Amino acid sequence: MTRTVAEHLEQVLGAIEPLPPRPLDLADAGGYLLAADVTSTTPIPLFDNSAMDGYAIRCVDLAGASEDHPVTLPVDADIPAGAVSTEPVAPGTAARIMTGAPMPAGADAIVPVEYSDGGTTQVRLTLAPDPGRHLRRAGEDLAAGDLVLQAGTLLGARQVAAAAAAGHGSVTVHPRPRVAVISTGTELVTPGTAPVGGQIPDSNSYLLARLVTEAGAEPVRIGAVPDDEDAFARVLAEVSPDVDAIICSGGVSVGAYDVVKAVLAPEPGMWFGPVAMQPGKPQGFGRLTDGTVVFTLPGNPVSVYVSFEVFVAPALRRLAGHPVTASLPLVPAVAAIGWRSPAGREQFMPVRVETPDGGPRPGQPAHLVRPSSERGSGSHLVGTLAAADGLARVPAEITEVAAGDTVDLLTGGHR
Ligand SMILES: Nc1nc2c(c(=O)[nH]1)N[C@H]1C(S)=C(S)[C@@H](COP(=O)(O)OP(=O)(O)OC[C@H]3O[C@@H](n4cnc5c(N)ncnc54)[C@H](O)[C@@H]3O)O[C@H]1N2
Ligand code: MOO
Repeated sequence: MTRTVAEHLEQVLGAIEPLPPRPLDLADAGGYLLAADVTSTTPIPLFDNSAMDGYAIRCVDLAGASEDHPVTLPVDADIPAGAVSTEPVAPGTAARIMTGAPMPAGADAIVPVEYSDGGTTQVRLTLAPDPGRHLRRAGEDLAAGDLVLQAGTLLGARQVAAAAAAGHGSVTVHPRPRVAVISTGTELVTPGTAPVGGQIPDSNSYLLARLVTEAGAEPVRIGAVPDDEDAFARVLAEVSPDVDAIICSGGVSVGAYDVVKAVLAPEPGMWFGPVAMQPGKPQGFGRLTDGTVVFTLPGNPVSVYVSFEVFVAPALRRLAGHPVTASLPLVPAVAAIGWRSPAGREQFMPVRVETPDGGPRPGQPAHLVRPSSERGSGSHLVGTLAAADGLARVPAEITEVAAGDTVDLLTGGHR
């Protein structure tokens, strides 16, 4: 039975659960999605400390001090960062202190070294600070127990720094899905080697591996497997224990050598059938008995790209713990020229995205789209696919898009 795009996407997303969260060393956590709230184990700063290199003093001892009326105090202690003064600063004395060093008891302000003669046994001070001056108070950034990072936060440099300061050596993250990419086709050769006869370069495994990376998952590019059922079955059995998902291209239509369908159709967890879209009509999706998620995409390269953006990217993002809805993130755009679309199939036209001359007009979509190939949405047009910035979606019931019509633009799937 033919599915609509919306029906297939719903089936795919309905079958996907986020991977179980796991702890990860903070040093490796950048780029991961946080799976559990992070709260501070301590106040930040941990203790009252000096914001300046200078002298910890009692303000009453420096009342009225200035350039013209310096006050000289004995220096009874020296407190570098990392050290703790055991003796309180006694009335009428100063302690030399460095930035970040714990504030000694008794003192209530810091005089920066610039307002002194830099003395180490006694010091001449030319400033009368207010109490609390140049002090960084314990907990003034965050209190112990405060929320530092919320579950769902993407961990970047600032976030891992905050988790570290809050006392965490590891955080709980959603693992990145490991995704095997398998091209099938006896005609395929490694790019860069000279094709002979009916051979062509395998572009799909490169396309898919990069799309997997761009979707935030880890690709395991297996490369091309010939149209041989035993060979394909062997590769599947080898890779499936090691990955969360497998994406195959090719071998799913009605040809005599469609090995992917031949091997996987008997699997109870797999579905194969047409989806009313162009490109990308023959689709397969499901799970192997060991739970590995499998996408079998049609072999034509533009079909692979479209299928990935429409079905696989949202699924990988859900596996990776992102909140994903079953509606594609489409924005309105204006068609720069007209084109045709097949009856009864939702079309995904690779397009270049342009800005209208003179900039966007008020109330009008900000983007102008133009098919990236003069040959339109042909599923074999992998060369001109490089010029595309996104996909223009045309509903199944529309057969003709005219210049100036509004279409839906999909840029980068769910990313
Ligand atoms: N009689 C019919 N023939 C076809 C139908 C149909 O309904 N009836 N559907 C067509 C559509 S639509 C598509 S899409 C393709 C899908 O076919 P397969 O998934 O079986 O893919 P293949 O036949 O293996 O390959 C199709 C095409 O793509 C090239 N290809 C395959 N893999 C790669 C790769 N890794 N890198 C670059 N190019 C690749 C392959 O050489 C073929 O040209 O079926 C139509 N036929
Ligand atoms: O559905 Mo196929 O992907 O149109 O060429």
